[in-house]
Amino acid sequence: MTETRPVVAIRGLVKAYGFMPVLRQLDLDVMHGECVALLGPNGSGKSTLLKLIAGLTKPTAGTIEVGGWQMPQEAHAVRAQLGMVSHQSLLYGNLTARENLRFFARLYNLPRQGRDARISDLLEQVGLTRRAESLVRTFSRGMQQRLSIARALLPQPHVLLFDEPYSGLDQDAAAMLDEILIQTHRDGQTMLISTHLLERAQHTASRVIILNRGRIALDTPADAIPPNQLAIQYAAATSDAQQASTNTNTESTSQTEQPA
Ligand SMILES: Nc1ncnc2c1ncn2[C@@H]1O[C@H](COP(=O)(O)OP(=O)(O)OP(=O)(O)O)[C@@H](O)[C@H]1O
Repeated sequence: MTETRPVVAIRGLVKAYGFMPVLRQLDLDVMHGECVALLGPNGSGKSTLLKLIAGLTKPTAGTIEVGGWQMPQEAHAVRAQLGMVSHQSLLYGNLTARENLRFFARLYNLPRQGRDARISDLLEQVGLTRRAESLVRTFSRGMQQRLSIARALLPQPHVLLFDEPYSGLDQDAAAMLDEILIQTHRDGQTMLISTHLLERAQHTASRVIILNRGRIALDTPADAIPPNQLAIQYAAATSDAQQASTNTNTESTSQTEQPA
C-alpha cells in the first residue's frame, strides 16, 4: 500500500437500525499518519462509525476499505489491521500488566523473537514500566486505559480506534493520556478518536471532524481553527441538533406538565 492511498476509505456509508438512519451517505478518507478527532452530539453516530470501521457491525449500504481490504467481505483481514480501545478494557485483572501483554502477543501471533522486548518498550511508552509486575485489578481506570493502548498497539495496527478514551479519567489521567496519544501520533500511527472534549480533541488531533445527525458537518485541519474557536464552530455545526434536542425537551416537559 502506498502512502498516497487512504488507510481508511469510506464511500456512501449508510447505517440504519430498523427504520432509524444513524449514518447517512458518509464519505471519508483517512490518510496515513492522520490523527482524526470525531466530535458530535450524543447519538450523532461517532461510535457507530468506529464500530463499522472495526467490523463490529455491518453497513446498511456503502463501502469501507481499510489498508486496501474491503469490509465486510474481508472483515478478518481488516480486523487484523486494527486496534481498538473502548469502554471495555479487555484486560485480565488476575494477570499482571506484562502477563496481559504476553497473553495478547501470543493471541496476535507475534513472532517469538523480539516479543518480550516489544512488550517492555510498550510498557515504557505508556508509563507502566514500574507497575509491569502488578496485577491489573489493582490498577486505576487511567492505568488500565494506558495498558489497553499498549495491548492495541502490540500488533502494530494500521489504524488505532479510540471510542471515548477520556471517559472516567480524572484530569491527571486525561493529561497523561493526551501525552501518549500525541507521542503515538508522532510515531506515525493513524488514529481515529471519538470524544466530547473539544479542547483535548484540538490539542491532540491533526484533523477535526464534527458529525451531526449522521453526516459530516465540519471537516478541518485542527490547526486551521484559531484557539478558543472550536466551541463556536461546534455550536454552529450542530445547532439544528441542539434545536431538535431543545424542542424534544420542551415537548416532553410540556407533556409532563399538562394534566392528562
Ligand atoms: N445496537 C443498536 N441498536 C439500535 N440503535 C442503536 C444501536 N447502537 C446505536 N444505536 C443508536 O444509534 C444512534 C447513534 O449512536 P452512537 O452510539 O453511534 O452515537 P454517538 O455519537 O457515539 O453518541 P454518544 O456520544 O452518546 O456516545 C443513537 O440514536 C443510538 O441510540
